[in-house]
Amino acid sequence: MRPAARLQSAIELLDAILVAAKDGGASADQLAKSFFAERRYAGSKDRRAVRDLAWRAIRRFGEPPPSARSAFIALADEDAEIAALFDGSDYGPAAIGPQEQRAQGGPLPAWILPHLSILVDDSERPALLDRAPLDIRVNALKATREEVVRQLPEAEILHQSPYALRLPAGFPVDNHPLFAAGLAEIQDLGSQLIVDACAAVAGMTALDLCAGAGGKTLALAAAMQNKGTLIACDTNRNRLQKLQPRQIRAGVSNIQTQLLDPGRETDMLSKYSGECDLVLIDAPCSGSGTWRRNPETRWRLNPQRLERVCADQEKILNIGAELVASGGHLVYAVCSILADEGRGQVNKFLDTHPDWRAVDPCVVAGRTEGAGILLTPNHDGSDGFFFARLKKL
Ligand SMILES: C[S@@+](CC[C@H](N)C(=O)[O-])C[C@H]1O[C@@H](n2cnc3c(N)ncnc32)[C@H](O)[C@@H]1O
Repeated sequence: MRPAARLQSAIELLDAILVAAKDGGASADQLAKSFFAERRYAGSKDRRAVRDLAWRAIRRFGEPPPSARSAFIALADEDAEIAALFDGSDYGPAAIGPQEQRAQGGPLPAWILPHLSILVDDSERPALLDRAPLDIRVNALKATREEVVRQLPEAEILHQSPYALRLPAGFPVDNHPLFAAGLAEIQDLGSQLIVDACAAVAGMTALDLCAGAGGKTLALAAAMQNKGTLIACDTNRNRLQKLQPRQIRAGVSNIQTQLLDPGRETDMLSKYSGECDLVLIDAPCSGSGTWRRNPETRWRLNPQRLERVCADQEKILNIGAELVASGGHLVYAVCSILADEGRGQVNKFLDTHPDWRAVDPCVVAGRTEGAGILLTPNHDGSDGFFFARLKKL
């Protein structure tokens, strides 16, 4: 494909991404996959170029542009190489007209700025949309970090967390024997630090209330050396089902899964009420801490959705708190850099629950934010997370 044709394809792909973001359709990654599946003539270099162009436009505009063409025309104003591709040639985009609309605004949605944590100042913002590295967690049930490093010499040891390694971006982990054999899992440093804050130990009763596909559950099982009771719950059947093959591969044997009906969580978990030494709540959230991985999710977020997500978090936090035994702990986490979902949520909980205290999560990363810790891509090299370790007195 000629460069102008690649730009025209990127415009078409971005239009599909815009429609899906508006209608709650497929993710940008999924759309890119089906887009290229329908265009077999595009070679691997073409695909990479088209995708890079589309993602450049997604990263550039925090709010959905009026159209893909308006986004690329605005980019053309900033970059002569892109401007030159609007040449009106066959398969390329039409030349830019004198009055054509330009997308406006910066890389972060304007409405979200007052919601950002106070620690996320101007200097922090570019890293929110940088390319994310590839972090892995060594599965302590099957290997030591040193053994894995011997097999992956390109891995960098991340000293903030005991099993964390960083691989060069794009490192081919799919089908790599280490991963197929369950010696390591892909997991961002921030997620590993949240599990460290849980301070899970062998023999305890722990419950992962929002387990999803079990990324953190598996890390908890390893910290518990496969001993004790570990309950993985979620309201999403598809996600929870993915845990089964993962735990077999990881050699984990102490996880029980429980699918929850939304609205009936407390009833369904009544047998664990006041019984758990540890409850982890990796709550559903805006995902603003993972914009660098999924930048188009900025276009799916709006003030009403943020409000709904915060209401869910408050509800789930109260459900989880009921399950903790006296003297036990709850770790609340969100992959978000918004104060409403992190500091604000925990402050509200502590104000209304006098029998709870925030305690030091004892991790060597992040910065104190209210009663918890904030991790950011710029400061910590991880995804953005807020987490707090709370103790029931
Ligand atoms: C941030 S994700 C969890 C990610 C997972 N812990 C991991 O490490 O991969 C949040 C999860 O909360 C689940 N969820 C939403 N509402 C819930 C509820 N009321 N009770 C339990 N889980 C819920 C969602 O289905 C989603 O899987």
